[in-house]
Amino acid sequence: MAKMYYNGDANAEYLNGKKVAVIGYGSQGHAHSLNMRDSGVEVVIGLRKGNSWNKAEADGFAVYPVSEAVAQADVVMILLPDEQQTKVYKEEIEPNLTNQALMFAHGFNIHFNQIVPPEESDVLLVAPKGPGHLVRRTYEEGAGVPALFAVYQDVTGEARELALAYARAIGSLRAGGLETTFKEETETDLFGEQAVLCGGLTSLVKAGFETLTEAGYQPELAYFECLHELKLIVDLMYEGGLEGMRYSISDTAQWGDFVSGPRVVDARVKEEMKSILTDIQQGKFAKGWILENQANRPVFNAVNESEKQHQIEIVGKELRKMMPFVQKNKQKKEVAVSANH
Ligand SMILES: NC(=O)C1=CN([C@@H]2O[C@H](COP(=O)(O)OP(=O)(O)OC[C@H]3O[C@@H](n4cnc5c(N)ncnc54)[C@H](OP(=O)(O)O)[C@@H]3O)[C@@H](O)[C@H]2O)C=CC1
Ligand SMILES: CC[C@](O)(C(C)=O)C(=O)O
Ligand SMILES: [Mg+2]
Ligand SMILES: [Mg+2]
Repeated sequence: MAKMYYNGDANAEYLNGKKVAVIGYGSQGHAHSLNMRDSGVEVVIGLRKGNSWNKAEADGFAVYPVSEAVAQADVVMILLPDEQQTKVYKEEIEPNLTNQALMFAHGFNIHFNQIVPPEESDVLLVAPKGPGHLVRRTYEEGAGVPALFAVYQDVTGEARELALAYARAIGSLRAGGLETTFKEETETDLFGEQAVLCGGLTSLVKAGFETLTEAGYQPELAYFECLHELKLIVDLMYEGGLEGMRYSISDTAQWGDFVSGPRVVDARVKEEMKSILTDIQQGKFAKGWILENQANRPVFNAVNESEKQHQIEIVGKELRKMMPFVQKNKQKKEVAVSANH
């Protein structure tokens, strides 16, 4: 088994007396900033004026334009959207770099050569294996989201220790840290989100929902069966793996799992997964995403709009209104955001 790193393997002193500039205050940015502050680290935020700026200020942070945040920091964590990083880096970060450590939560821009860091900077990565809002929520609950860490450039000889101290400060070493490379993190993260966690899953859920509704079953029932219950099943997998989940389901369901699961995700699906991985490894996916952004996202925006109109979304919105316990965390976030406007 690979070596896993936990709190005891990290030395928090590598962040002592250092100022961390977190650039961006979105999903990952707010979570890293709040968790680090609660762990005793000095954090400033770099942003442009707008919603995130207001939110970070309301959360009690000192907020600066990106260039000013970078200039005063010892460590710069770039938590901007991947597709925006190159431009902001060239215009506002690079001109203000002296010898700050440069950090990422995803290796995309370094691995695909969109950002070429200066030779004087340590360059490292701490990539939580979970959405930012859960990085914050689990930290507050005394737990954490596991993280990958990697060193791309080690000028000071302390980059690896800094990565571990950072991963500890955001709560990830409560769950486990795993050492990797920028290449491995980038390729596996892209593959996971496309084939399984996001792309594979949303397509599976929609196909199940459509199969039932097209056969004349009630959409509300199809929503409960194919989307709502998914969390309950996945929670069991999160707690106890496949076996833990199968312990709780009926033997009828488990038999159906064994005989029908491989009919849904068959050899052709796995071939397609391999092809997706090849596109990622060869840079084809990255090139397409960069071009899509250069063209102002025509496909992204069109698909995004049509997805919002899918019947599963319409019916789900209504059903969730009647389940305040499901909305709990979302409401908290919305209240917090609207309070800042
Ligand atoms: N989402 C996740 O859970 C995960 C993300 N990552 C990685 O973390 C990084 C950040 O992603 P994510 O948290 O999703 O990003 P978000 O889209 O949630 O947040 C981006 C933040 O950057 C700010 N921003 C955008 N453009 C600019 C700009 N030009 N100048 C200054 N600030 C700007 C936004 O502020 P504004 O309100 O002004 O737009 C916002 O605060 C990415 O590298 C991603 O791959 C890694 C693991 C999981
Ligand atoms: C699964 C999507 C993710 O990779 C993540 C939350 O880890 C992302 O890029 O948002
Ligand atoms: Mg990920
Ligand atoms: Mg990702």
